[in-house]
Amino acid sequence: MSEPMLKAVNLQCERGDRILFQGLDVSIVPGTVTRVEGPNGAGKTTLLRILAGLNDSYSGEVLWCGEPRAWHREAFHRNLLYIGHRPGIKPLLTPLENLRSLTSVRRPLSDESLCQALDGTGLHGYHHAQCRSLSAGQQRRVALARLLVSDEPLWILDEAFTALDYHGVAGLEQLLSDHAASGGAVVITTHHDLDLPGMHRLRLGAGEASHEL
Ligand SMILES: Nc1ncnc2c1ncn2[C@@H]1O[C@H](COP(=O)(O)OP(=O)(O)OP(=O)(O)O)[C@@H](O)[C@H]1O
Repeated sequence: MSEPMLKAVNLQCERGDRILFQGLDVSIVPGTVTRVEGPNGAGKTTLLRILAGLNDSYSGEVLWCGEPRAWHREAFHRNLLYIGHRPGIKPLLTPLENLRSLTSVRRPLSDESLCQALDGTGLHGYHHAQCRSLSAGQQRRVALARLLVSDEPLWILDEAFTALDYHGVAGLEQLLSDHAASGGAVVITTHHDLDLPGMHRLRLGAGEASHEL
């Protein structure tokens, strides 16, 4: 098996007077999809943000390619695509403008490539519409178009399936599988019933699930 690209050792995180997790070890290996599972409030988003280097309210060690991530912060962020649970789309911009602005900091791409990515997420005919006029699922697709132009090996995706229809779900599942098959790694949370062949599972808050609503 390959060496982990991202590893967390003995992670602990508290929120208020509640320990979300402790003694948690995470190993993210190339070629894998890891689903972080748990009930609402278990700490999935918190863990993903810690793994993505966006939250430093934790104790424990995070390693990138076997060395402390703090030594390689720039390389780590260059190799990471993080998409949070909100689509992060600017409502007054079009899908093309949003995708251009989301990708240009790292790697300017031609409009032709960006339009192909939007088409690949089913947004053909919507490239120039203001995003505020798009549905929730279409806005999610704008955010997910980043995956189609990504050259980052590590994807950390929080609730990426939210608002997607049947075909959107199938398309995203295929993208995740293809990314892993080509040597990338995915860490994902979802309340959708994701069950890819060989998928790793990491359960948080076991036994704390509340089914009351
Ligand atoms: N910035 C914060 N300050 C204080 N507490 C927080 C903060 N962010 C999250 N929490 C708390 O941490 C706990 C875990 O939140 P988190 O968003 O990680 O859960 P989750 O497993 O992703 O939940 P969900 O399935 O509902 O998205 C919650 O009880 C939440 O109230």
